[in-house]
Amino acid sequence: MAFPHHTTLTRFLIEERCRFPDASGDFNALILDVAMACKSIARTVAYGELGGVLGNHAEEGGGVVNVQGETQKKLDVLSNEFFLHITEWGGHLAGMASEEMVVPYQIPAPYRRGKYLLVFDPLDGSSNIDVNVSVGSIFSILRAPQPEGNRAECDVVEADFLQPGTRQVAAGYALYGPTTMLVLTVGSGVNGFTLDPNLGEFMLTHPQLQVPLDTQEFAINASNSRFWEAPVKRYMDECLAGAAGTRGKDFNMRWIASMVAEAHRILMRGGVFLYPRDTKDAARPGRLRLLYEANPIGFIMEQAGGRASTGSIPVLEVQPESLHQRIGLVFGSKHEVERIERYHAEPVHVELDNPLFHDRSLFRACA
Ligand SMILES: O=P(O)(O)OC[C@H]1O[C@](O)(COP(=O)(O)O)[C@@H](O)[C@@H]1O
Ligand SMILES: [Mg+2]
Ligand SMILES: [Mg+2]
Repeated sequence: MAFPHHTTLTRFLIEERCRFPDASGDFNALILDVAMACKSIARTVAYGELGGVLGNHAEEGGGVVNVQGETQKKLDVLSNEFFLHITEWGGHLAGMASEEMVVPYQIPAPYRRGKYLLVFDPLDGSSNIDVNVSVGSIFSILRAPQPEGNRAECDVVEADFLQPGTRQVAAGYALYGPTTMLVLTVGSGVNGFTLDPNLGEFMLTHPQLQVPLDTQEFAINASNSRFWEAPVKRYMDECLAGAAGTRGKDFNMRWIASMVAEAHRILMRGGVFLYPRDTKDAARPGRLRLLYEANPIGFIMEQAGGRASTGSIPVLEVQPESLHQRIGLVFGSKHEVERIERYHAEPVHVELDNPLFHDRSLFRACA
């Protein structure tokens, strides 16, 4: 019988821990619990209609809308439950926050006030569930601040979670695609593990992933183009002009509408993803959520030699203001993201080809 030749996630974590002889083991226990939650979600997703888990979550009186104003899917709710109940025991967590919960989750007694906070999007891309397109889970781990003042000693509050992405101690995602993968950074590069369905173990199959510096592939929801700001319009126009334009090369486009799947493609072969701030809805400065979408994916990109930005500044440097804050996000191949940042920093590009802006234009004549 052949022996499995890949390193398991457990062995990988133990070997990483050897670099920190004082570590208690709490961190590894937490990552293994998160991996267990992801395996449970993978299994549930795989049953699809046979498991009765597709469609919208409904309570008496109709569908349920989450804190984002989005209709919850049954699998959004189930995945959230898996994360909560598989990771809450053991004493490593002080609290959790998720896309599907308005306020932070308190760890039940007797395990309260562990060292870490877990923040997650239990199911990313869940609008794709009913059409059998890849979805995933995204997570971020922060250190729990020590409680201050006269606050109840064990409870976590929203302010505990409002830490910039630079303070993440680990981040990762699971992708429920043709194979289930777990991609993880503990701050020393990015490693990809594939779930062996027979052994039920994540195996290290993609060590030290690197995002190529350059790319000819972008991902953006082009239906929002009329709402884009000038630097994004300029960048996209140049990509679309292809070999005949200033970029001198043709670009390819992909849009899955599962950010986690786009992030994975970009880790594997490069690319740039944009869900920029736009003018569609003044109350929403972007579509994606800072704490459990932008920051963990941003940490992974930076650890793999890519870049993640709001368009203007590194996304990991943003000081969060609220748990469910939205933000413009651009990530992927470093040189493309830097170009987009440069366009944001430069004065607004005047479209000289547009007759309205020419010397003897309509505007000039009326001035
Ligand atoms: O429907 P749109 O505007 O293309 O948005 C797609 C984006 O929304 C998301 O699905 C949001 O995530 P959730 O499914 O967790 O709400 C991203 O994964 C994706 O990039
Ligand atoms: Mg999401
Ligand atoms: Mg989600």
